[in-house]
Amino acid sequence: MAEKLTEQERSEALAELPGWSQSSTRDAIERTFTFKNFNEAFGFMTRVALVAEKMDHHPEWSNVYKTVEVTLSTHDAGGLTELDVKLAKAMERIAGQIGVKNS
Ligand SMILES: C[C@H](O)[C@H](O)[C@H]1CNC2=NC(N)=NC(=O)C2=N1
Repeated sequence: MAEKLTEQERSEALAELPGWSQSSTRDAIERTFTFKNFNEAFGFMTRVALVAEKMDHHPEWSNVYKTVEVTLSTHDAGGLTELDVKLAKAMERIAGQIGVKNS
């Protein structure tokens, strides 16, 4: 099972993930993605869903129109692990291909 990241590993990971921040309430990271329209937001979620299922690691997220709010945490470990960092990087790659707006 994936181990929780140390304080040092967490800050190194966040340094590589612009736009992501530490949750103020839990051991988790968060980001809001803003797209051009609903179609792109939902396309992002669809592509991420395929990656998440393959990883067997799933995001907590919600969608309103063109925004997708994401929280990543490893439930089995009770906090942030390398799986969350890996999924966050996959989300960045996919959002970049779709054309996420900077937020
Ligand atoms: C049985 C299955 O492997 C686990 O329940 C997986 C599924 N997806 C998961 N997703 C997340 N975010 N955290 C987990 O601990 C987790 N565990």
